[in-house]
This record gives sequence, structure tokens and C-alpha cells, in this order.
Amino acid sequence: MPRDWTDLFLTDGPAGGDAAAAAQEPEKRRGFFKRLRENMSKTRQALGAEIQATLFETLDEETWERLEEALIMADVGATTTAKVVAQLEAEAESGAVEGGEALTNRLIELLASIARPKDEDAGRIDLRHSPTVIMAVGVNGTGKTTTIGKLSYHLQKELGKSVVLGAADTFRAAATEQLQGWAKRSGCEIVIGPEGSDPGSVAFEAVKKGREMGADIVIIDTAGRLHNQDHLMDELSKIRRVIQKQMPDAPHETLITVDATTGQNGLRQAQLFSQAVPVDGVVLTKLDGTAKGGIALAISAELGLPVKLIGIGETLEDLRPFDADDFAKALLGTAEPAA
Ligand SMILES: Nc1nc2c(ncn2[C@@H]2O[C@H](COP(=O)(O)OP(=O)(O)OP(=O)(O)O)[C@@H](O)[C@H]2O)c(=O)[nH]1
Repeated sequence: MPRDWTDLFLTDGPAGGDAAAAAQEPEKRRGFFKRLRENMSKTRQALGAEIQATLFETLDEETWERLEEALIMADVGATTTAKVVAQLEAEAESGAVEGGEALTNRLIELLASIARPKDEDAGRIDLRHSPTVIMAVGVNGTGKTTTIGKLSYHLQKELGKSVVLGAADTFRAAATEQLQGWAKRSGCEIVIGPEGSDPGSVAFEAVKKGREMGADIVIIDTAGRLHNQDHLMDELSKIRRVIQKQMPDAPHETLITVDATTGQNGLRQAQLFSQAVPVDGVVLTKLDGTAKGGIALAISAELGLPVKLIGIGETLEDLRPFDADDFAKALLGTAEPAA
């Protein structure tokens, strides 16, 4: 279960700054949990008030209805909510769980179990290729470029990996400029193409450069206009095909960014993208700006895709590996990260 950066990545052993980074992690994790709690206050306050008003009062039919409503309002998703509430109700009725605090803790556990990846490695990102090619997809504005920037910073500056970025969103000059800014900040290489040029050729050149340099990771940014599913599918498939001319087993990881503030709509977008290309994981961004943080659980349950990273703000420190237990605790108001 990825708790921190060194945990998120599967590597062949410590390289570069790994050891130093690992030593700093517990402290950083506590700091991040605090920010996670604070930045998700919109969801937490909405849910917390309902939990106080239901699980800590006399339990009756209205308790479970109100709880169900609150979870649905937080975008946990109707099916998942019904399952979780039915389970909690059954345990309360049988006397297995008693009292507001125990019921809240059990609810946290039930929610966390939905968001946990099926097995440990499913939530991780395998960096054991030379280089590992990561393709970032998602609708424009969901935070794709920012995520790539933050990810490259952590990989290059904090974990000592060498990273090449490929600016294959060639339709918007601003997207390339934004990525160039991140390349400079992270100290990594970047491959760009002229505005309007073939995204596939930029992706090809980026992987080629990564191989020539002996880089550890190549991250490809892609355009995300969704007005035409066929076109999107063609373009993403083409990028994959040209990458495979360089490395037949690449891309090794395809991550989709989903904007949490778009709720169930974001979930449908992710569904469309995963029909266009095989997707390995979700980066859920802008959790700080919404009272609907439960969408992280709906994505895991309804798409069957692991959430691997979450964004809770615009600073570098606001992108972190997703930990289901910490997330559920932050969502319902517990003050301490999972042990
Ligand atoms: N509050 C908040 N803002 C975020 C987060 N992640 C990204 N953003 C902001 O969202 C906006 C869009 O991010 P981009 O990275 O430009 O999005 P994109 O998907 O690459 O979109 P294009 O650049 O249009 O292709 C930027 O202003 C980011 O700073 C987050 O976790 N929280």
C-alpha cells in the first residue's frame, strides 16, 4: 500500500537520493496528512456534521438514510454507498459494533477497504524498465501538466532519477511552455516540437532521447480534447504505437488525471479514456477545492482503477501517493494518519 514516494515506486534498489528521501518520509507523511485533512476540509466538514448527527445519536431508520444521503452527496457513488451503509447497519444491529466512535471507525475501515488496490503492486508504479515510459492522459485543465511537473520534480530532485519529458500536447503552445518551465525547475531534459506538429513524433523522439541518454524515466504529456471520441482514440493509439517502435513493451504506465471537482462527470471521462487506451491508474487532482472528495472511492469501486496519486493544492508538496487508509481518515475527520 503506497504510503509515501519510495513506497509508490517499484525499483531495483536504492539509487541516487532514495535513502535520504526515505529517511525524510515519516516526517513528510505526517505533514502531508495534516495538509490532506486541512485541504479536504470541505468534504470533511460536510460529512463530519452528518456523522455527528447520525452515528452519535439514537440509531433508527433515519440514521441510515441520512448517512446514505451524506455519502452520496460527497460523491462516494450510489452502489458503493448502499453496500457500505447496509454493512454498517447490519453490524450495528447485531451488536458487533456499538457507539458513535466505534461506528465511525468501522465506517472509515469500510470506506478504506473500497479504495485499497486489489494487491499491493496494483497501486504502485513500476520503474524497473530502462527507461520506464509513463504516458499522461486526461481532459485539458484537469491538472495533467502540473502533475507531470510535480512528478518529475520528485523523481529527479528528490529520488535522484533522471527524467526526460515529452511535450506531445503540441496543440497548445502554452502547454509546451508550461512543461518547459517544469523541466527547468526539476532539472530534467525535455523534448518539444513545433506548435501543431505530430504528437506521435514528439513522443517518439522523447523515448529515443531517454534511451540514448540512459535515462530512468520518460514522461509523455498528451492533449486531452474530448469533443470527439474517435479522434481521441486515434491520437492516443497512434502515440502508443510510435512509442512501441522504440520500446515494444512501452508505455509501461498510463496515468489519467481526473479533476475531483467535476465529480461523477470526471468518472465518466475516465471511463471514456480507458476505452481509448489501457489505463493503469488515476491521479485525482483538486481534492482541495471540493466537498465531493468521496469520488476517490467511486473511482476505485466503479472503474476498478487504482488511484495512485492525489493533488490537494497547487504547490509541489500537494501531490502525493494515495493511501486509502489515510484518505478515509482525513475524509471523516480523524486527526492522526494510519499507523
Ligand atoms: N487547487 C488545485 N489546483 C490544481 C491541482 N492540480 C492542478 N491544479 C491547477 O489546475 C490548473 C490546470 O492544470 P494544468 O496542469 O494546466 O492542466 P492540464 O490538464 O495540463 O491542462 P492544459 O494545460 O490545459 O492541457 C492549473 O491552474 C493548476 O495549478 C490541485 O490538486 N489543486
